[in-house]
Amino acid sequence: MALIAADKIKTVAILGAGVIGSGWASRFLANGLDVVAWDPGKNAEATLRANVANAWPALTKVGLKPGASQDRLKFVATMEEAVKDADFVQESAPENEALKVKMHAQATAAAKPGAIFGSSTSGLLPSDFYKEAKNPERCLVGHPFNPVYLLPLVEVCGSKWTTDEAKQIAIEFYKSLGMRPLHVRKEVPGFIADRLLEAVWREGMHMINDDYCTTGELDDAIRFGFGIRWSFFGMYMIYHMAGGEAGMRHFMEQFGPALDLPWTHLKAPKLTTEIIDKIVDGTEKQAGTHSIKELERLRDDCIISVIGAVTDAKAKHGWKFED
Ligand SMILES: NC(=O)C1=CN([C@@H]2O[C@H](COP(=O)(O)OP(=O)(O)OC[C@H]3O[C@@H](n4cnc5c(N)ncnc54)[C@H](O)[C@@H]3O)[C@@H](O)[C@H]2O)C=CC1
Ligand SMILES: C[N+](C)(C)CC(=O)CC(=O)[O-]
Repeated sequence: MALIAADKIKTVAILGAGVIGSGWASRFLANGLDVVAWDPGKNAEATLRANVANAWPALTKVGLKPGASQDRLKFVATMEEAVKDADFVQESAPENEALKVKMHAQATAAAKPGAIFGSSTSGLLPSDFYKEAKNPERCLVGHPFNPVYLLPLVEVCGSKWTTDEAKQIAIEFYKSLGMRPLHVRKEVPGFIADRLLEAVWREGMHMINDDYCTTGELDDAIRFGFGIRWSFFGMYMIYHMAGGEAGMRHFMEQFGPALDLPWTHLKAPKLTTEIIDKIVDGTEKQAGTHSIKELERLRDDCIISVIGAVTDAKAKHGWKFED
């Protein structure tokens, strides 16, 4: 069966239009594609359209592609209708394996034979939730990062059935949308980025639970320190420099043994009501009176500024943003 090539993808189906589905819809529309969305939730169409409208100023600032329009978003009543004419399908349904197994069995059976399926799952394994899919060789994970319409990273991970051709087409397609696909070569729960993020998230939870700090203090630790330097070099390059002229070799000699202390707890704390309340109260205090939509617009401006500033600074040294 011939797969639909990346440059032939003109219509994309969105299955599940919450935070992530809306983000994908915004990115696809901004790239001049037609989007057909389906979501069984109450007020799903209105929520989706409001989310896309809130993302549009940021996308306009970044630069809309020819043909980009919010009017190219169509909302339909069934999953079958959404996928039937789609050249590519992006699923962003709730993170529930049984639900994804069932919907992919149904959606792949109704889709165009050559259409590729990407799932936004944060960490479920494609060999598990595509097990009842028709033609699982064209199904894979395309795990994005919030906000999907601005952050370039998308982790692409195939199942045991996915062909190299399907992965290559998905990678090319995501690249054509201005994204930076990271090929996850082996199936691993949480893929690469979420496994890392979970470690930070889990350790923060221990520190809040043990009353070492508040959510605001933890966020200060991130945003005034390593959050800034991670945005342009990541962790390993930064630690290479922290080893002085001898680089990572000296860094490992000096700080490697500390891994045995260890500082971290490794296991997540039990999610008690007390810990949930501390985290929720802490973040509500940080957000103050600002609505989520207001915070999203501020976050979007900050991301655009960071990407622009890093791009300019790297260009002065002959580097590209992605170097
Ligand atoms: N929120 C995040 O930060 C990220 C989430 N993801 C992944 O994206 C996927 C969606 O997550 P969110 O958008 O955050 O969730 P969400 O809760 O914001 O949206 C889920 C949407 O799915 C709809 N839905 C409910 N039952 C459904 C069904 N049977 N079929 C299709 N849609 C259905 C709901 O009405 C809702 O609009 C999950 O797999 C999640 O792991 C990936 C990256 C980041
Ligand atoms: C918390 N999360 C696992 C849903 C996060 C992601 O999957 C990616 C992100 O945007 O941080």
